[in-house]
Amino acid sequence: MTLNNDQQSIAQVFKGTFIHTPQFGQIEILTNTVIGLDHQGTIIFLQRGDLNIDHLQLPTTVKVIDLSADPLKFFFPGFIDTHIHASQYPNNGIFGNSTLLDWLETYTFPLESSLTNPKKAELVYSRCIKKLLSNGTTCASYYATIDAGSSNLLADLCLRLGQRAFIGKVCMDQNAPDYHVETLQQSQFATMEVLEHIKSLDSDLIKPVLTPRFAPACSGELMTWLGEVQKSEDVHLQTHLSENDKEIKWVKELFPDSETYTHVYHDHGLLNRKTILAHAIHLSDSEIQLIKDQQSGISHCPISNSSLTSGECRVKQLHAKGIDISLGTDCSGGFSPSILASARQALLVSRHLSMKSGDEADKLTVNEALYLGTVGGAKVLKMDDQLGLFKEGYRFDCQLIDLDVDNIDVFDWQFPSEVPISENVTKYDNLIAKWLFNGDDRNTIKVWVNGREVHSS
Ligand SMILES: O=c1[nH]c(=O)c2nc[nH]c2[nH]1
Ligand SMILES: [Zn+2]
Repeated sequence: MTLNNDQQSIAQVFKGTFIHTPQFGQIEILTNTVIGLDHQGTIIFLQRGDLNIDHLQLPTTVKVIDLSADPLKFFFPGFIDTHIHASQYPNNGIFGNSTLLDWLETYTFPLESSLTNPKKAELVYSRCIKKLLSNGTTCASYYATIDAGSSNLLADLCLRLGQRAFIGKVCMDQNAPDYHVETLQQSQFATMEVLEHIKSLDSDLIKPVLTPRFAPACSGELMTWLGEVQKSEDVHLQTHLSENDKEIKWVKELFPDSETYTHVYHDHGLLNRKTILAHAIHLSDSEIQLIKDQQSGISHCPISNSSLTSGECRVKQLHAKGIDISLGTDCSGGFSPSILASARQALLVSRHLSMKSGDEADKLTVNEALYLGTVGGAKVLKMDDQLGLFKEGYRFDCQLIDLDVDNIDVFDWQFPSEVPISENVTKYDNLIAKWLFNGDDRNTIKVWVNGREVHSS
């Protein structure tokens, strides 16, 4: 192989096994593969087969990582967390027996409001971002707080630490405690301040996401205004939807003119292809159809949904309807910052759903759960032409997984080979399953975003 003109701008080369999920349910294992990146971290070539890198005659300035001799290491796309509250990170694991509405009052609002203190916000956000990176999350859609200063700080820290991020200043102008609420004008002013700040960063890593917290905490005027801003600025928008029975009843009382909870958002101009809806558990058929028609995406947050006893999202049914669906950790409704742990919990929640419904089709497979955490996230963020796969033209957002770590025992007969064990179960499939069910951040030994190394252990 000789290098063409494009390939001469090559900055880094990676060789080894690359694993990704091009389709829902399908995993592709690219052994003995070489990937080259340009200086911006874009994949400019991907070559399969037993390629001797020496034949490429690369300039000595090119950084080469060759792991092809190591059977228990593989590259996997960085995880995408489509729903996380950075401001709630210190409360991971602290939720007692609460459910959504009392959890917000007891645990969540006091912590979020305390982050107007910039020192505390910097401590919390930097720990949160580093923890996500060390768990292989290269892109996250964050909720910060209602405070513009704290939201801008989160954007600055993501940029500094190298994480791809959507930054949401939380908007809430009603039904919130006096110490943690905005007027409509304050919410509008602070939202514009954050949009301007993120524009001024001029980085393709950091994007804004408008963030009406959820319908009960937002006036109709605020939601309508946010819908107009979303259209004029062409930015993403995120919110919570249909998480808990009491919440749904409350929304009916507050917005009697709307047909359903989902219609409340639609009636205020908030549903479109750049909208990310967290939870979406208790949806009627007409709500599912509306989300599909508007091409909005869903963030499934299985750890949060189990912890706060909210319910079981019907992931397979939503996917079968053609709705884009992804995974969110929802810290701290969810106690874990790991998308790997969320994928595992998604699998278990789907089994509980199947036990109730008697329908085997409700069960998620390992490959499907990993798709949700990578390509699914890219689709929900409408970045699936850049993220989630190893492909020419895609960003190199990647994690290096090592299964030769104490937390997972791999026996010698389980070492990879491409010989099929049965028709469709290979040794790699079993290793991936072992990783999903037993793995954690100890197995994530390096992480890159846009080709920049952002974590190493
Ligand atoms: O999981 C959740 N976390 C929150 O912070 C929140 N606010 C409203 N609804 C919510 N759900
Ligand atoms: Zn949430």
